[in-house]
Amino acid sequence: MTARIIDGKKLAETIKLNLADRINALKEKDIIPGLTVILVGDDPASQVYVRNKANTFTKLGLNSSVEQYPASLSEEALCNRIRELNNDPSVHGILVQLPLPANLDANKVIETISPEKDVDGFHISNAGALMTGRPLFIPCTPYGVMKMLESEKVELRGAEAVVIGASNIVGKPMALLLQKAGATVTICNSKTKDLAAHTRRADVLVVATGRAEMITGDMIKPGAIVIDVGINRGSDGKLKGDVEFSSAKEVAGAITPVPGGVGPMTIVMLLVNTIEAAERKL
Ligand SMILES: Nc1nc(=O)c2c([nH]1)NC[C@@H]1CN(c3ccc(C(=O)N[C@@H](CCC(=O)O)C(=O)O)cc3)C=[N+]21
Repeated sequence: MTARIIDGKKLAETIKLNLADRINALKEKDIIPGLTVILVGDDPASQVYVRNKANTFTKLGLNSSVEQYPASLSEEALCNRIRELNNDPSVHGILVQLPLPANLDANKVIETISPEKDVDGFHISNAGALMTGRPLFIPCTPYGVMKMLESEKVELRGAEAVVIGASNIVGKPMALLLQKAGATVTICNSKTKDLAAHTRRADVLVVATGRAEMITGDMIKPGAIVIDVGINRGSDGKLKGDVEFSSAKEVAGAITPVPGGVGPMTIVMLLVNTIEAAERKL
């Protein structure tokens, strides 16, 4: 049997349609949700994501501006610009594209963003709020994954969930959300001994390692839900997930593709968070 494909692109479109009422209600009060994206340096992959985000926002009638700075920008100048945006009432969300050039302290930069405008949910105060069960903004990628699991009606209570990757932006918040939904969660990392022993127990497997096709079908429990957060661009320019799709789809019960899986969901949850930020100002 071959796995059901979880179509993130389609689900993202459905969620966008359902946001129209909220956007219109804001417009009636003369509020247009606005996001400012800051891009430092000229990483071409980052430029593609930034452009995708901006297009999605403008298509829905939201404001989106992209500020691009050279890699030589000082931390001081960047933080001063963020402070100006913190004080600009037309800006509801501020996103600083990561990774930043090595000379900039990403933690310091993110902590300069007002938590009320931190639509990525990366600020230390928002990370703490999520951890203690009072989230202000849920990080977009794990938030999007939860929406996918919801749309698939995956029973998380009592499920064995395994998250591979323990980053602050995906793995850790993902584990918290799964745990809150009632799953028993294991977080694996690059030092985990016998990774396959863990993955084979997973009813829900979320892979966020940044290592192309490292999870193969033989590591998956038959019928498991497999969520592939990886976006690795091969030398041929093609996108690959962290999961080897061809072998995994023969074993899994349902699986997200790359592209067309988690990526489009991440962008739509950024929309959701920005709209929410604007609604809170009402
Ligand atoms: N502060 C910050 N917040 C982020 O959310 C953030 C970031 N920095 N840095 C980079 C990563 C990466 N990321 C993606 C979002 C959507 C797609 C996406 O839509 N991908 C499409 C394909 C796009 C393509 O073809 O290149 C897909 O998977 O179908 C990919 C990657 C957000 N990130």
